[in-house]
Amino acid sequence: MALCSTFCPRIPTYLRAKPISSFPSNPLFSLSFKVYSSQATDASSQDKFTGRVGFLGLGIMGSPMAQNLIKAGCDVTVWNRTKSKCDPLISLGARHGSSPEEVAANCDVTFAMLADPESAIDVACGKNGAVSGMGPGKGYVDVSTVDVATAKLINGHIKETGALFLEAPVSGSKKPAEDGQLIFLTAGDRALYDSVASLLDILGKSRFYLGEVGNGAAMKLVVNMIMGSMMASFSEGLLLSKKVGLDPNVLVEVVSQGAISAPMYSVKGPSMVKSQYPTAFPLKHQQKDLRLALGLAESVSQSTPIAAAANELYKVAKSYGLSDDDFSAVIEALKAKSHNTA
Ligand SMILES: NC(=O)C1=CN([C@@H]2O[C@H](COP(=O)(O)OP(=O)(O)OC[C@H]3O[C@@H](n4cnc5c(N)ncnc54)[C@H](OP(=O)(O)O)[C@@H]3O)[C@@H](O)[C@H]2O)C=CC1
Ligand SMILES: O=CCCC(=O)O
Repeated sequence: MALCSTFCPRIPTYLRAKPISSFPSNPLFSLSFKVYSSQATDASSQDKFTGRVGFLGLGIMGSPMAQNLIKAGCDVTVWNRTKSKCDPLISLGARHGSSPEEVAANCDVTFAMLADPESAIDVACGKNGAVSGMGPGKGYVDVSTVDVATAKLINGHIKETGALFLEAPVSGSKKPAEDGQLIFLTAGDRALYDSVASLLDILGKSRFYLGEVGNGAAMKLVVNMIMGSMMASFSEGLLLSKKVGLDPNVLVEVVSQGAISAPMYSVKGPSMVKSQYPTAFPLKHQQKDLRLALGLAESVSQSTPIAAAANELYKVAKSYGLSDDDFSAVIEALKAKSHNTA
């Protein structure tokens, strides 16, 4: 069994709670597991996770995340629908599983980073899905961005096997994934959260434990709803500034120095001015998140007219064939004239 050699002591000692119990009988968790009595979001990652780690879904996010686990010395087994995406990770030392079921059966904890609710459900609960390989003493950590109902459905299937479940969608994009700087929005089995804390700290810079399953998905959707609206509004500003004779590059600079400054504007603004959209966060996923956020809002009768308008823009951008471009390509939906005449 490999040992994860990276320990990130990011939690000050005074914030660490005293353990009150340990994981039932599974030796793989016996070294690394603590349950905390408080609702504090931080658990110690001092105890390294020493079990085998599965990783399902090697897209823009999953590949660098799996890579960071391998580089940290973890014993990682990967699976991806398109097998060729496994090859670079196998070269780095990963094992390959022929199905999600096989990965889950051979690993102690399995992470999943899938595109959307449909693929997350299929990979977990479908034929040869991860659920078939789960059982007592194992854990499933779904880091995909899905809706509350999907998180609860997968949780239910995993729990029926006797395994533990944690939803852990992430804030942060391709570069933070590469740099191990993601923000985890977790909810579900606290025991699993605590046992994988050292893994989350390899992959991310912070983690929030939000309680019952569904809260992670809800938090993630609210964050991405805000982000999608911000990007749509920024796009309008860039185009308006240009039309009234201003230099949009100067607008980016002005925005970066004021109260509405955001890394997103500074990072993506200059490329947007040049009509370039190198993909970090695919536009199709941003539109999916807005759609799911609108569903969340509807479920509690919360009015979200700005997000609804933004969602329409992303739908237009998708209809222009921009699904796989970065979500900043939403600006193209506001350049309707050139597209209508194409
Ligand atoms: N990119 C980003 O900045 C961020 C993305 N996210 C979220 O993370 C998740 C993954 O995003 P990202 O890596 O960018 O997406 P990608 O589109 O790059 O990767 C999607 C992954 O899902 C797999 N997949 C899609 N459909 C199916 C299916 N039906 N069955 C099995 N596997 C499937 C793909 O497999 P294959 O390779 O075979 O197509 C691929 O591994 C999404 O939920 C996204 O919203 C969260 C934070 C940031
Ligand atoms: O879901 C994608 C989030 C992208 C980001 O947080 O930068």
